[in-house]
Order: sequence, then C-alpha cells, then structure tokens
Amino acid sequence: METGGTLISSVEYNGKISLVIFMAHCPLRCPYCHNAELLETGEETPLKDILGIINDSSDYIDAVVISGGEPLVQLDNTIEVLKYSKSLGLKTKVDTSGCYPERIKKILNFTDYVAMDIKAPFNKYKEIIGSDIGKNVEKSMEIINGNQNTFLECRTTYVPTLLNHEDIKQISREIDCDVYTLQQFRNNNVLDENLKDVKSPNPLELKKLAKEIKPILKKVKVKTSEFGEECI
Ligand SMILES: C[S@@+](CC[C@H](N)C(=O)[O-])C[C@H]1O[C@@H](n2cnc3c(N)ncnc32)[C@H](O)[C@@H]1O
Ligand code: SF4
Repeated sequence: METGGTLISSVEYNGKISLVIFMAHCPLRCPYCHNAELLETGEETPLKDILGIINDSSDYIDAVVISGGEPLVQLDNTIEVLKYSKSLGLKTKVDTSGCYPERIKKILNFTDYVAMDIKAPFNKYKEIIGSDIGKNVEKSMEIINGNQNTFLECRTTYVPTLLNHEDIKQISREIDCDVYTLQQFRNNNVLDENLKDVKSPNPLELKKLAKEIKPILKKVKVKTSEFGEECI
C-alpha cells in the first residue's frame, strides 16, 4: 500500500489516543489541501508492516484513524486495516471526502466513526472545489446515516475566499449528522498558491457563525489552532 506514514495523536478521535495512518492518493484537488504531497503518490509500505505498527501500539492506543489523502482509493487495504484494528478491540475512524458512496458501504461494518467533509453546499461543489461530486457526498451521508452503529461527523474547512456565511447556513440545512464541525483554514501548507496569503478566519467569527446554525443542527463544534475543539 502507499502511505504518507503514521503518527500518534490525542486529537484525531475524541478523548482517545489514536494511531493515524495517512493513505496516499486522492481523486480531488481541493485548493486548500494541506496534504498536497500525498495526492499523487506515497511511500510503498507493505500492509503487514502497517498491521505490525498497529499491533506494537495496541497497548497504549485506543483507536486507529485512517486519513490521507483519500482512504477509499486503496479500499482493500483500508478494509484490512479496519478489520485488524477491530480484531484487537480498537475503535476505528475513517476521514473521507465522501466521493465514493459505493465504497463507503463496504467499510461501515468495521468503522465506528466517519468524519466526512462537506466542502460546499451540494450544488456548489464544482464552483468551490472544482469537482462536481455534491450528489456523491449526499449519497454517502445517507448511507452512513442508515447504519446506526457508525457515528457521523460532518465537517467543513472554512476558507474565507472560497466560502461565505450563507454557504455554511445552506450546508446546515442540507446535512444530517451526529455532530457538525466548522474547521479553521490554515495557510501554512496549501495546494493552490493563491491561498498562501489568505488569513485564517478569526475564531470569534467562526463561533458566531456556529451559534447561528446551532438551532438547525443542535450539536456544533468549532476547531481552531488558538482554542482547539470547542462545543458551541
Ligand atoms: C486532508 S483531509 C483527508 C481526508 C479526506 N480526503 C477529506 O478531505 O476529508 C483531512 C481534513 O483536513 C482538512 N484540511 C485540508 N486542508 C486544510 C487546511 N489548509 N486547513 C485546515 N484544514 C484542512 C480537510 O478539510 C479534512 O477535514
Ligand atoms: S482535502 Fe481531502 S479530498 Fe481534498 S484534496 Fe486533500 S485529501 Fe483530497
């Protein structure tokens, strides 16, 4: 399998210590992507080495998180990692763009938690990230919601020049999830050079926006580099 390596994290799975595996490759090119070096290629890593790392860490981790890149590009390897993690009694989480609804179905039996980006209102994907996949993401959301054992977090990275407050309000009316997180855009590593000078949105602006959509979504969080994750 091709990866961008692994790390141990205390923030990628709420309240748990997790091993995060970064899978290489992604069919999308979100202008703000901070993992751009992983989109085309990764380091060839035998599956058994990744399973070995999970086994060696299993005494002190609670969960395995598969991120990337897009984990569902390497579907078979992702399934093997999820199954193995569950066999060791670990929680599992997958970060995805939601662009592959049919593949999502195949991981749900081994996935406790999906964090799925809602990158734009469903009818504005092409305009905002350049790929017209809104319908796929909507379908993925419906499939995950049909599986009562999988927790669904929807999340949007708020990039001031790409999105506006009305877009977030439209998203809040279109989605159905266990929790919605507004994430602060950071410009330290971005795919599109034009975003290098775009400042991170102010945490107070994000919190005000989150309060405005809370009556619709009920459970809303804001994630910023200044304050970490805050429930609104
Ligand atoms: C790199 S993506 C990998 C998983 C999957 N491909 C996706 O897009 O959800 C993981 C998370 O990083 C976020 N992200 C990407 N670039 C970012 C940036 N410049 N600032 C803040 N978050 C960013 C994405 O929105 C997503 O929630
Ligand atoms: S943010 Fe996710 S979906 Fe977008 S290009 Fe990066 S890895 Fe792919």
